[in-house]
Amino acid sequence: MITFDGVSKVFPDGTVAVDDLHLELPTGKITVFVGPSGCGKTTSLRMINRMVEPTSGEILIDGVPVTTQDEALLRRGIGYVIQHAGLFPHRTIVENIGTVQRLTGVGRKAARATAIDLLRRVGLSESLADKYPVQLSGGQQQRVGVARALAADPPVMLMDEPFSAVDPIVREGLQAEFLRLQAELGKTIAFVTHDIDEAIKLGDMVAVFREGGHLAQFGSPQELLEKPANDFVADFVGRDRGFRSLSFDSADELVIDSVASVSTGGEILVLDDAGRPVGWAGPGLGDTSAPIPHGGTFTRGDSLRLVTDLAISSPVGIAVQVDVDGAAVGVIRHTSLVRQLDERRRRRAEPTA
Ligand SMILES: Nc1ncnc2c1ncn2[C@@H]1O[C@H](COP(=O)(O)OP(=O)(O)OP(=O)(O)O)[C@@H](O)[C@H]1O
Repeated sequence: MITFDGVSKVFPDGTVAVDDLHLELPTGKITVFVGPSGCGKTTSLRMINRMVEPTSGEILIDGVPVTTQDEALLRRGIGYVIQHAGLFPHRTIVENIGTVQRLTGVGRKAARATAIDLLRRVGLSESLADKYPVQLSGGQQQRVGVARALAADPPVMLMDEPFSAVDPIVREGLQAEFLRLQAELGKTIAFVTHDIDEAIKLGDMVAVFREGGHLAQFGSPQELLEKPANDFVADFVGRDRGFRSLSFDSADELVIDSVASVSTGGEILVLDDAGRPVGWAGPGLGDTSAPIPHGGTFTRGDSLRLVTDLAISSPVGIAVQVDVDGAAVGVIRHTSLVRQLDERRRRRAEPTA
């Protein structure tokens, strides 16, 4: 666990970058620092590995104040990934990845073997091993940056806007890869971004900062969406937060109707020989010879957000549930869904005994 115990940073010119920060970053989880530009995210991150020293307060890693540790040793135990990857241009990819290992006395061969294994883990081909950074795309360089930070197998990683310099499609790939890797490695990660969607997607916990280095809220992504602590957070998490919060709950609790029940509304769910939905037909759907595509189905474990989206975008307002083989097993009308979401909201609002 990384603890910020009343940490403040005032720069010599009087700028208060971080103001009395109290925060606990859980071990093995991703904690995202998010907020508008200049609110102290990077300064907070850099105080963990002592690139910036606090003016007051203390940062502890597993109960040990970072100030009691040798700076160089401390940094070797903390992976650091920055925007634009920051690779050494005159070193090859394997040399870049092996930098810290070589510093700690690991031999060239062993460092190379680790580097090649890490290349694969971050989704890159071994054929890039002996190339130079300039020969790689921005997204590939970011992956190498992540591999380099992981090479010494540090328990803690600091990541400062690592994916913000690449285009949105590449970023999505990097985020997915990062989550997959973290599920495997379970590092304690502090991750800075100014993008609230990235924070909600990647964070187990999210610290929302506001101007003047104040902490506006610390909570899970779902808490931020469902219960923003104040107008600043509500505004910052943005619109659709009610809808977005549905992605954190599974639809398994919903009461689903039988497939046969759809015909009571006049629609027909057309199935193929294996019972898989093909589309919709019925009097209200125009004079088409072919069924209208259903636009997607859901299955056990899918989110309330997906089911809601399917129901409201369906040509007949009905979301179809399928089993693992794709055969239709039930349906839910958007009217029933709205009623059930309302009941859920009431249940949640009730004080717990
Ligand atoms: N070395 C410094 N000297 C003086 N002021 C600084 C220094 N470094 C940062 N600051 C100021 O401290 C405040 C917080 O900066 P910081 O970089 O931590 O913010 P940030 O939230 O990470 O911003 P961004 O998202 O733009 O990177 C800003 O007002 C910044 O101008």
